[in-house]
Amino acid sequence: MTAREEKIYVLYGSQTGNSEQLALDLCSQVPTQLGPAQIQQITGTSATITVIPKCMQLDDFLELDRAEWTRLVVIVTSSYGVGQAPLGCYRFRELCDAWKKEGDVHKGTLEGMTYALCGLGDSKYTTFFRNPTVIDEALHFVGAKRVGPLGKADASGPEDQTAVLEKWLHSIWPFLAKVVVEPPLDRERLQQMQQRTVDVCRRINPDFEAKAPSSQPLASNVMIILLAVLAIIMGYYFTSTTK
Ligand SMILES: Cc1cc2nc3c(=O)[nH]c(=O)nc-3n(C[C@H](O)[C@H](O)[C@H](O)COP(=O)(O)O)c2cc1C
Repeated sequence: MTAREEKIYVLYGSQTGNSEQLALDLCSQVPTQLGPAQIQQITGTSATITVIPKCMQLDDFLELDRAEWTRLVVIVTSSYGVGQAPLGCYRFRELCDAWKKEGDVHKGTLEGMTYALCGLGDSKYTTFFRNPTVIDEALHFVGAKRVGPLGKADASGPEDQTAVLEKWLHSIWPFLAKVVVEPPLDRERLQQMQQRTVDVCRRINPDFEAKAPSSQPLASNVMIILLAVLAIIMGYYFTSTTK
């Protein structure tokens, strides 16, 4: 029987907190809804797979340079303004617009990636559901595969928006379970996807700065060594002057 961990990103863009709340709820329910036992029950696998979710804004995810991407992401986002992106989704939306506008050159960029998507909106607006629609179309265009139903939570719909979100959340677990039991994706392939994506972000956004978390431990290690050397020098200085 094999045991392994599967990291997934749960990414959101949210102006007033509704999408963010769903993303947080999803993450907090992973241990009980997508734990090793549930995955075994849903899929019949004998493997012990522990899913580790990480919740963050869509734009922060793009800026995570050299952090390992995952082959499965869950996206929750609303529309704001006039069919525009909400907070935390601006860069991601620009990226999706560029993928669609520039066309064939981007085909296959995210081949091998799987996503689940829940969108929020309000049908009072003529631009109802615009942002989630653009994201869904763009991801499909660059080769990512959506699993599960496209969540569509309408603030002015016949059903309460929160109830729609809960239903979507309840429905998504088997789809996620089926993805995590598939053989893990090649690490090199994930790095390729990330590189091609970040390259586009840099080109369309001159101020785009991919953060480099892998360099932070190095920087802090250097700082610790410098402080230690300084402490030794000062210790030596004080002991020699007090003699
Ligand atoms: C100023 C404003 C503009 C909005 N624009 C749109 C829109 O263009 N299309 C749409 O479907 N919903 C629109 N909405 C509705 C929001 O998407 C909806 O309230 C959603 O639940 C907000 O989720 P969030 O808190 O995650 O941003 C708008 C809401 C506000 C207050």
